[in-house]
Amino acid sequence: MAGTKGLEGIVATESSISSIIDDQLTYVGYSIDDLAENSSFEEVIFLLWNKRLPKLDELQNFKKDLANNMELPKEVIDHLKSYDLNSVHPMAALRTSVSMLGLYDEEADEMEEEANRRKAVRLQAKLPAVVAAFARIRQGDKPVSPRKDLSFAANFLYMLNGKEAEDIEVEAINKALILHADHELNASTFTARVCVATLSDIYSGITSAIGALKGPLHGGANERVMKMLTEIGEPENAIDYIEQKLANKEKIMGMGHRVYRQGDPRAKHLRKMSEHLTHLTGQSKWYDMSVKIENYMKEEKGLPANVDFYSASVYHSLGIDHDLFTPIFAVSRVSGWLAHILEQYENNRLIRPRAEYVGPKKQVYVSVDNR
Ligand SMILES: CC(=O)SCCNC(=O)CCNC(=O)[C@H](O)C(C)(C)COP(=O)(O)OP(=O)(O)OC[C@H]1O[C@@H](n2cnc3c(N)ncnc32)[C@H](O)[C@@H]1OP(=O)(O)O
Ligand SMILES: O=C([O-])CC(=O)C(=O)O
Repeated sequence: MAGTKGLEGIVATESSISSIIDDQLTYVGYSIDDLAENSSFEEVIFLLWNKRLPKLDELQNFKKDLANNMELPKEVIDHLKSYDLNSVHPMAALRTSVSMLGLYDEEADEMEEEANRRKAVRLQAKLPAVVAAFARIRQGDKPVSPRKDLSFAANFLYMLNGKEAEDIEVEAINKALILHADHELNASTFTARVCVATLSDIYSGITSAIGALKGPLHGGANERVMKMLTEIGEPENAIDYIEQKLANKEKIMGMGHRVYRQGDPRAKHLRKMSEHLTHLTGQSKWYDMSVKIENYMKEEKGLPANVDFYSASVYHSLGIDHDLFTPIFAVSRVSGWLAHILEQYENNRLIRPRAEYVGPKKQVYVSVDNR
């Protein structure tokens, strides 16, 4: 029984949600490029959960359904207020809040498909509200209730900033949410599927997925990209900094990918957004620095930028706190996790691989007094 470290190349399930073939990403067969340019995040969620695009009335109803379910239980807000706000990372707050939301959902342990779909709407709707409420509470502001007339992306920015966002900001967040929505069997999605394949509930699945996304080798990389750019400071310092990191055998955040070899098809959209938004806000040095790093890593190491690389300068140019970057990833990716959880329940079998035992064998037990 030979092991494959990190399960590289192992096909662990069938799925008809998203695919990566020849470095191209599709959601239910629709190119990510078309969706990023033309769609809304709500339409993409509907697509992932129903495996078809909505008709106009279905989309309108779905949008309403999401907006109607964004309000948080008072207990969750009170709980957020009780944290040590200087030390708690918003991903930890989100993980705990999602678990807590399960306590206030009467259908939490209901396993019928319709109940799971209702919970999916509630979870999708409430994640942005948790992220925004946490961000506001820690800066001493009151959480802002969602508005029923705003799109998902606009509502998130409204709840975060306490005022209506500019169109260009809404467009940027809408596109970023679309680009992060699903990605085949990435680590957090696999985590969610493993969890619910025990027939555990949907809140447990999403809570565990948030834990997996938080790590720096996965979604947590976007916050670290901005930390790196900040340390570099100016574009002319970029190459020396990167060479030093590589000489110390440190990884460059936002670079490389387990599946993509030529490049991540989402990065070009984020690169374009970064160029546009950083120029518009007079912060083009973040874009210039990022391009230098990307080119160097591609030429010298054969490692292309991944989705986390340019999302950092995009969110920074929108004035978003750096530790909210990964929570925003979760606000998007919860749509994919939920799609995969629904698909897993539909045709479930416990996920339980084997480990190749490499430890000592045939040991003789000696009682504690004689060791
Ligand atoms: C949304 C997402 O999750 S996208 C990924 C976000 N994560 C990051 O950006 C973190 C930085 N990147 C990485 O750590 C990796 O590229 C991963 C985790 C994304 C993929 O990793 P794996 O497929 O497991 O590749 P692995 O880590 O084994 O690396 C293979 C080789 O490339 C090198 N390498 C891979 N990524 C990087 C990097 N970002 N910087 C420097 N070297 C790298 C490794 O050091 C290793 O070199 P070696 O063979 O000489 O030891
Ligand atoms: O697929 C992966 O391994 C990581 C990734 O890019 C994602 O989750 O979007």
